[in-house]
Amino acid sequence: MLEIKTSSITDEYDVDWNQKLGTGISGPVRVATKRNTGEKFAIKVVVDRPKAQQEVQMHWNCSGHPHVVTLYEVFRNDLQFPGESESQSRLLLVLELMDGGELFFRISKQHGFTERHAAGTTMQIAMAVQHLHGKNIAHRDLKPENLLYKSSSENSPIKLCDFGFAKLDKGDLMTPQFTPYYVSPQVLEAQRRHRRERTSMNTNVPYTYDKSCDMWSLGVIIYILMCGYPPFYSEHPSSRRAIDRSMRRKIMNGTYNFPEREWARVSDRAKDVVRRLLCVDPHERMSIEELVQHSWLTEEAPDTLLQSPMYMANKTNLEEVAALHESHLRTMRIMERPIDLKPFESVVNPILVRRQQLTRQGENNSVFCPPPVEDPPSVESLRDVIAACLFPVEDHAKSKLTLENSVKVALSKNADNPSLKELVKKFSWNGDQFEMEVDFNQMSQEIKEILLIINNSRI
Ligand SMILES: Nc1ncnc2c1ncn2[C@@H]1O[C@H](COP(=O)(O)OP(=O)(O)OP(=O)(O)O)[C@@H](O)[C@H]1O
Repeated sequence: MLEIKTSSITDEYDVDWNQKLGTGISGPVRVATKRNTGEKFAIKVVVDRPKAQQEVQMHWNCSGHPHVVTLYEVFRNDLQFPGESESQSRLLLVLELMDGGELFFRISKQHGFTERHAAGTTMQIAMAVQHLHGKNIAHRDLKPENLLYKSSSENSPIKLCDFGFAKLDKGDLMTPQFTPYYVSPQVLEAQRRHRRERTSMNTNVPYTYDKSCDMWSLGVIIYILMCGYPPFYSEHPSSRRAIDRSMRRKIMNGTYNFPEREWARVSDRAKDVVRRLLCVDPHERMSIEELVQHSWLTEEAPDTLLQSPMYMANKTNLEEVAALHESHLRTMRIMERPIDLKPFESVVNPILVRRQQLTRQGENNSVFCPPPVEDPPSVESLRDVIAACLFPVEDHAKSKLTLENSVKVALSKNADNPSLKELVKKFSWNGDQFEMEVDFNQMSQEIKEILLIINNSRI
């Protein structure tokens, strides 16, 4: 059973508050050294809220598998970061340090990446998913940024992290939660019904989606592993929406193809896996048990060289595809950190550069309290708005009220930032409440954009 320690983490660990391994919605992930062993760990700090408690519990339940990042222990400490008027209870997750980088970044640097390598990588990810699904847990945010290599060594295992959206699957996962490009038709359908219910205020019609969504995401990841670009893309890249109508239609209809140039030499077994995962009807979609028993994974896959690393690493070769949805991807890059989907510019992508910059920032400084670079309340308050958007409760009026309250706080903490004011006004904010229906997903995406701009200006 998970026991959250209430002693100070600094009794046992030296936390380097300046070195950041990566930054997500919940803030930066840091490096810490255990005092009595000298061993290094990753520390994820999250504000102590029900959502964070759920993340910790889900991660704890799944930890201990060779392809899931280990959660060693959790501290609950009151921390006051610079710019905060008072301390706040936070959960500090002591995680296995993953030093080898994210999935597609690593592949972009790999020479001689073959279908056999892709199958091996897929098997590792599939085993992690099998472990979760076996516990009746859906991850709900399967994406390359959440697949990390243990080290830079050739045989390093890949492991799944970030249980921020994981949920016990009771066959009725109510929150429409997704990262665009990895989203399944069920999630879109859930979202559509959800909107309709909100509009009609008819809450009797339930909407559901389940572990099959993880399988869909896996299908998208495998497709990109094989060729370097995503199966679904927008015909109208100028759209500001994360998923515009044309992309939505393609996902709903399962419209994608295997362009000859990259897929001609790919085995039928690999294509069969993709087809059976990107299957619109979840009843027909492969389960994780079926995937791990598929001959593409159980028998040796062909040693055919894949072009995906080249596409991931070389901008020129991606232009043909990227041109189709360039501006859409630009928006996506800002909003969802899709390092997987964009042309990697001369090997390195801007998000990774950003992360490296954050990591390099103040490398020589190692103090515990107060950490010199921490998110100010303005940023925390924006994260609260995103959380209110991403985790609506069933009672629509309550969700709206929660969102409005968090918007009020965010506006007061970001009084010097005109873009937030403009943004909420666009969503019909009248100074006190939203006069019209708010597209929660759209709002969360746009707030993330503001967050990123703030973060960039803090480098
Ligand atoms: N154990 C780890 N070792 C090394 N780096 C890590 C580790 N955990 C997370 N990271 C880095 O930090 C980033 C953010 O972590 P994580 O995804 O857990 O945070 P989050 O706030 O939940 O993010 P998201 O915005 O994706 O929901 C990861 O993409 C990864 O680059």
